[in-house]
Amino acid sequence: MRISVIGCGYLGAVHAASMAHLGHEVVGIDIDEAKIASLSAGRPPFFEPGLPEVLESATATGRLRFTTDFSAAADADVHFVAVGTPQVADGDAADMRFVDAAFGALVEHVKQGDLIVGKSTVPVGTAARLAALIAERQPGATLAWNPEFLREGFAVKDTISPDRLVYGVPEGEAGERAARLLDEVYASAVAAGTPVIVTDYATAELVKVSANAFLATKISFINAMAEIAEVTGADVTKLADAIGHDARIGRRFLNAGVGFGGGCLPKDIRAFSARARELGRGESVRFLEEVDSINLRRRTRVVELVREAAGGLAGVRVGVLGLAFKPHSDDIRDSPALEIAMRLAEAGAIVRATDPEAAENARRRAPQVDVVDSTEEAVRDADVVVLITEWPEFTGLDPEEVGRLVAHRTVIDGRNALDPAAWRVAGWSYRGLGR
Ligand SMILES: NC(=O)C1=CN([C@@H]2O[C@H](COP(=O)(O)OP(=O)(O)OC[C@H]3O[C@@H](n4cnc5c(N)ncnc54)[C@H](O)[C@@H]3O)[C@@H](O)[C@H]2O)C=CC1
Ligand SMILES: O=C(O)[C@H]1O[C@H](OP(=O)(O)OP(=O)(O)OC[C@H]2O[C@@H](n3ccc(=O)[nH]c3=O)[C@H](O)[C@@H]2O)[C@H](O)[C@@H](O)[C@@H]1O
Repeated sequence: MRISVIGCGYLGAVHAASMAHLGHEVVGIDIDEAKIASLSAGRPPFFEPGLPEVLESATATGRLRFTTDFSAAADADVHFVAVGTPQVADGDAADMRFVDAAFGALVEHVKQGDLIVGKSTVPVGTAARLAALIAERQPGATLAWNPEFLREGFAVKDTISPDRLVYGVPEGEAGERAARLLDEVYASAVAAGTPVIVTDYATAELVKVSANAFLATKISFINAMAEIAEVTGADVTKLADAIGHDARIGRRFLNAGVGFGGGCLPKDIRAFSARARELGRGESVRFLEEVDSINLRRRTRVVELVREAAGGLAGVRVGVLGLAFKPHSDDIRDSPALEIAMRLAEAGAIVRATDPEAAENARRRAPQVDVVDSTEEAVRDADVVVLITEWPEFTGLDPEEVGRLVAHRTVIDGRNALDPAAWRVAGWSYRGLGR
């Protein structure tokens, strides 16, 4: 099929390359010239495992190209919109300027019979509003909403082999045709038996935000238990193992630590709350405000643990391991690690931080943090070592070797990812979160 993908960020670039990999003819369109130049040269503008390979192989087939010229969309029949929906600067809501601009520009180039597919995570009601715009400007085109559930770090795999597909479509003939076209786009996943849920716009939009709200709630639930464990001497990781054996609960997403960050979970629960308030249903999701507070308190807790361990922060040397919001990503959007590093530096600590992939992004965003290129440099002469992003490079460190580099053997494990016994045997004072 001939596909256009509008917005080539973490979601769109992976979607465009993966669709071309699956045999479609794809043009990726973005307003960011540097990003398009990089993608056109076969270089991913961000770190994502597996993306360089699909980008290279798909580009070599001639089926994948990138441009800033929206008129290139005219050659495609199915158009995915994957632009950003960040939090507005002065509130909780999603900033819809990028979606509105992208739809406004795209609709000029779509023709009779085309299918426009929203992928961005949007407040419920957006698709109905945009469908009205399309009906006015190009009545022969149809809108579908097809939310995306990929995880950064596994984005290519999740795109090629999703665990479910959700199509929000209009009623009647147009909706049936839209679902058939999407089945063709995702033919390999459909043939592999991937569950397909065909529904209305509002349900499709809500599936996406409620999935992220549930995941965020699960993480904050275990972090709330960590807070109780901290005052009772209980061990939250053992607790998570024990409740996780109940298949109704499950162990996944019960890792207590500094909590969730990234370009999605935090802003999505806030945007959901804002939209629920607009709909007069604020109380239905008021618990998400608590989920957010629990999550943010964990960042403060790590700063306090460093202060306690070192007897203050001014002049204390802190080696911070990790800057990305999670391992296998260079994404520092709302990263707990970067925020903690910045707060420690602002409180007068001498912070040296490192990350295998996010160092460059962190340097640009937080010049007040001394971002270094190796673990050795980060921990050398440190009074306290803080692990915040559980990259294998960090969790696999030998406590004896690291111990020879630091000034004091004090470690704070912000992800409960180290083996406390091994570090204690090597003479470290070990503190986890909730254990
Ligand atoms: N990153 C992820 O793992 C996932 C993201 N999402 C959702 O997908 C959407 C995009 O997220 P990301 O890719 O992470 O954001 P991003 O910020 O990495 O990418 C957004 C891209 O859209 C481009 N853009 C902005 N305005 C444009 C316009 N008018 N025309 C063309 N391009 C334009 C930007 O230049 C940027 O390259 C968001 O709604 C997000 O919530 C959903 C699932 C997973
Ligand atoms: O809408 C999105 O953009 C995506 O958001 C999340 O994906 P992602 O943000 O890539 O990362 P996750 O693996 O979900 O982790 C999110 C955050 O939660 C934290 N986390 C995760 C699991 C856990 O047990 N504990 C925990 O603190 C991670 O460290 C990370 O900061 C969802 O998992 C995806 O399904 C969704 O598509």
